[in-house]
Amino acid sequence: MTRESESGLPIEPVYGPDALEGWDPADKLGEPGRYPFTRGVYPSMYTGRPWTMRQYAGFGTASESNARYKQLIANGTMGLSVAFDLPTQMGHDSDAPIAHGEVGKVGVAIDSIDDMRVLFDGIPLDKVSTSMTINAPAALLLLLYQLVGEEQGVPAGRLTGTIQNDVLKEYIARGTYIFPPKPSLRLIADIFAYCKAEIPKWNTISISGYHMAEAGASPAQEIAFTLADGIEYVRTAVAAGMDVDDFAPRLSFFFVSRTTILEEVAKFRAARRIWARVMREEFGATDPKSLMLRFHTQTAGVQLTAQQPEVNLVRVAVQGLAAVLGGTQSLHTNSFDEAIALPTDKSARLALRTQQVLAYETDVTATVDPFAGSYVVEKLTDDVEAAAVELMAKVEELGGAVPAIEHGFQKGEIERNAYRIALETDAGERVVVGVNRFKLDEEEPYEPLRVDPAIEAQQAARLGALRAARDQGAVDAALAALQKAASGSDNVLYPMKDALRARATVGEVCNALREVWGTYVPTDAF
Ligand SMILES: CC(C)(COP(=O)(O)OP(=O)(O)OC[C@H]1O[C@@H](n2cnc3c(N)ncnc32)[C@H](O)[C@@H]1OP(=O)(O)O)[C@@H](O)C(=O)NCCC(=O)NCCSC(=O)CCC(=O)O
Repeated sequence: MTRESESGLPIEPVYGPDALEGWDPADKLGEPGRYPFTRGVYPSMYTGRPWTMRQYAGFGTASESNARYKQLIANGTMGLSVAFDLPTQMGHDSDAPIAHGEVGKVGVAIDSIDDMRVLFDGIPLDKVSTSMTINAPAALLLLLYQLVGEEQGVPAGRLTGTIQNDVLKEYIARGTYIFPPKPSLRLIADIFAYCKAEIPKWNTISISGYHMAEAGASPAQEIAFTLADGIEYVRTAVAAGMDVDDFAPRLSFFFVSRTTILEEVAKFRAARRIWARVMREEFGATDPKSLMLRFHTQTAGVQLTAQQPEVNLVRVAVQGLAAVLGGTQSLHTNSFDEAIALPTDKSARLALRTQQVLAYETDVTATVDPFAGSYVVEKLTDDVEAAAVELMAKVEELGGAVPAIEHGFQKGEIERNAYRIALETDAGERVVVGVNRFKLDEEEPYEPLRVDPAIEAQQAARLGALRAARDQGAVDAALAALQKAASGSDNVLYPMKDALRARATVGEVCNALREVWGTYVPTDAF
């Protein structure tokens, strides 16, 4: 019986040479590390260097998160990945009324340079690469990172890392936007230009399909809408006067990895091929680095279950394997208890150990792109590519990613797919082990990690002390200079850095920009 893949594509019970009739490996695959990069972005891939094991973490105060990072480093993590709490992600201080109840919950609370200094205390910023999942206020957190680097004596040229900085997918699936699309895109172009001049090794954006997938997007939708967002960013920067090869080498991507290994591997390979073609043919990029789709992967949080949570260890191992077989550059493996709460020390360690087993106990790192030439994976790669290209054409018909967002197109498509998955799960057609099949009569008790609610008051006290001790006149002048740049066309990052150095808070800087740029109110509703 022919099965349907997650993107609704056929998967035949048996494949043979006829599946690849007319298929030319020179055209479809090329060499690893060469156009169209189907086989991976580096010639040697993991035979030269394993992927970066980068575990997303952060909760409570800066000092608690700093302790967790040190533990992860001691356990063998290769890069840091900072989770910020919702007030920080929305550009509010911990003592703002709207922040109440959320301080330190889903990530670390960062209000000012004082917190950022504590977050990286004892972590040499020239030795570690750091990803920060921050979008609307991405410029602020990047500048705070640079300022802490300066305090540590690390020149900006040696800083390596990534800011997520992908506001378009916030409108589509994740929700932590602040400003309307136009100023948001202008801010992103300012960041590209600033990084080119000041922090050249920084990955300026992580164009993300992960959150769309978590919201219900199929693999084809995930890559189509993500690449369409990528195209919008490239157009914005080119329109702002940048040469494509000046910023494209520092664009990066972020996808999910599901338990459906075959289609996921096909998806990663298809995404690389589409991006290389678009960059070369549509934008005329010539630097090979501009054509390379480098990506981070996180295992699918939405596939974790609160029931029989240890089963998630198995799911995560399968999902992590799919990411590696698909050639990811960097990987986060979820902890088994994340459907219940933030991971404990032990579950976070087990998640990292899962990657270490994949990297050092299996043989999948011994050869590049092990699925190349597989009838089914090559056929699926072509099919996912075709499905994604078709969806990208629909986005173009609507005028590109931003007008499509304003039409509610991507969100609507994703929600329809999410609904289909929910119906199939409820009907038992889609098996979820421990949830609709193979259930226990009684679940075993589990004691999750809990964030101390007293953190909110502690952060408020720190903010009070900061405001009392700083030179308010300097802060006001710096914020006024920032507003002036925001109303004109000067790069806002330079006055923003002065404000943050003068100990303006994340909330104050974002409020100053809100006054100039306004805030985004979505036009569509579910
Ligand atoms: C580009 C990536 C994807 C990966 O960067 P990395 O530094 O880890 O890896 P890399 O660039 O591939 O490799 C590092 C260096 O080694 C080199 N290198 C690597 N492999 C090589 C090989 N085989 N041969 C030769 N050189 C090689 C590279 O060229 C590079 O050097 P050069 O630089 O000198 O070339 C970056 O953007 C990244 O780390 N992203 C992580 C994003 C993230 O963690 N997000 C979490 C989101 S969590 C979330 O959003 C979900 C929940 C929520 O909603 O909040």
